[in-house]
Amino acid sequence: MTASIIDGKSHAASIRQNIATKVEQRINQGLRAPGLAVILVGADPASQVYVGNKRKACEQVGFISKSVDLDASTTQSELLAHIDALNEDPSIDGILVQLPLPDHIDSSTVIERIRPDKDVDGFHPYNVGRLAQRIPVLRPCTPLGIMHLVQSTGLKTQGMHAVIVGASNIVGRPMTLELLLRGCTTTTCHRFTQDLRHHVEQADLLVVAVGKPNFIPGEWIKPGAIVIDVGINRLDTGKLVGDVEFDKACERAGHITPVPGGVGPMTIACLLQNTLFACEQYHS
Ligand SMILES: NC(=O)C1=CN([C@@H]2O[C@H](COP(=O)(O)OP(=O)(O)OC[C@H]3O[C@@H](n4cnc5c(N)ncnc54)[C@H](OP(=O)(O)O)[C@@H]3O)[C@@H](O)[C@H]2O)C=CC1
Ligand SMILES: Nc1nc(=O)c2c([nH]1)NC[C@@H]1CN(c3ccc(C(=O)N[C@@H](CCC(=O)O)C(=O)O)cc3)C=[N+]21
Ligand SMILES: [Mg+2]
Repeated sequence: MTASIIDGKSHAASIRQNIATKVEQRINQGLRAPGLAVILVGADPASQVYVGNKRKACEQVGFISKSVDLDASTTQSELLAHIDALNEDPSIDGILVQLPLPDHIDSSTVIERIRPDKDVDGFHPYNVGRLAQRIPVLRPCTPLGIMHLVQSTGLKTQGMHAVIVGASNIVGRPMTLELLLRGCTTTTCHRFTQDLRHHVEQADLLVVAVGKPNFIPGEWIKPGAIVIDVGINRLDTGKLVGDVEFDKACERAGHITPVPGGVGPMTIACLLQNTLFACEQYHS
């Protein structure tokens, strides 16, 4: 068997096209364009690439993109003051603070300061709580993008055993909630999990978000499984790879996402989707 490749790049392009059309309709009706503010603290090269991609995507769909680039030495209270101003700014529908933040800043405090109706990352405890109680509003972008990709396989998720490797606030934990919401039986693995292989081998649907190249050997994949590789790892050669041993996994999986061109572009498309949602549902 050879897996069919889930083309995240083309799914993301069609979501973006849809959003661009809706923005155009708003403008024709005399409404304002949605606005997204992206805050970057410091100059981490990987963060600069992601933030650049987000800003570019915004402009492509006709959003107003506001960039707030702060020095690495910015204090927590200075950062909070920027968030307060954006919370009050009527031209801004979404606020994203790129993570990770420098060590002297507490990211929970910062995330909680963003008004929940502008939290387009879906990281605020209000939005996470809504998702946990099966009444989601703004949903974390990476898990949301993955749900679109899973749906694109046409397979029924109800009753599937979904195994999520990684339990971070930004990917693994909300991913488990999304899959539970869709009728999967879920197992979440993390650094204290014993016998990871045993769990992975049971997965009808496997999501891996750890951040280590070749962390999941291809031979662990259950034949026919859906494999979603969230990891982004840049090798010394400059090559970008995921967390799953891709070539071997392809021989067993039914469907698999590539890196690059899988989950990453969907994360950005869903950020735009959330910003349009916040604009239409909360700020119009
Ligand atoms: N494509 C995209 O859109 C996105 C990609 N990413 C990428 O995904 C990867 C993960 O990101 P993120 O969730 O932010 O990372 P974190 O470092 O925040 O989380 C990693 C998770 O992996 C778990 N883990 C670490 N070692 C092991 C182990 N030996 N066995 C099992 N679990 C382990 C950790 O467990 P514990 O909780 O116990 O510490 C933690 O839950 C990164 O490569 C990141 O770049 C991230 C966001 C979006
Ligand atoms: N507040 C916050 N929100 C986030 O959503 C967030 C964050 N902080 N911090 C970092 C992670 C990581 N992340 C990615 C988004 C897109 C790609 C992406 O576009 N990837 C391309 C390749 C990009 C490249 O070439 O490096 C792809 O997979 O095809 C990757 C990673 C969002 N994150
Ligand atoms: Mg991370």
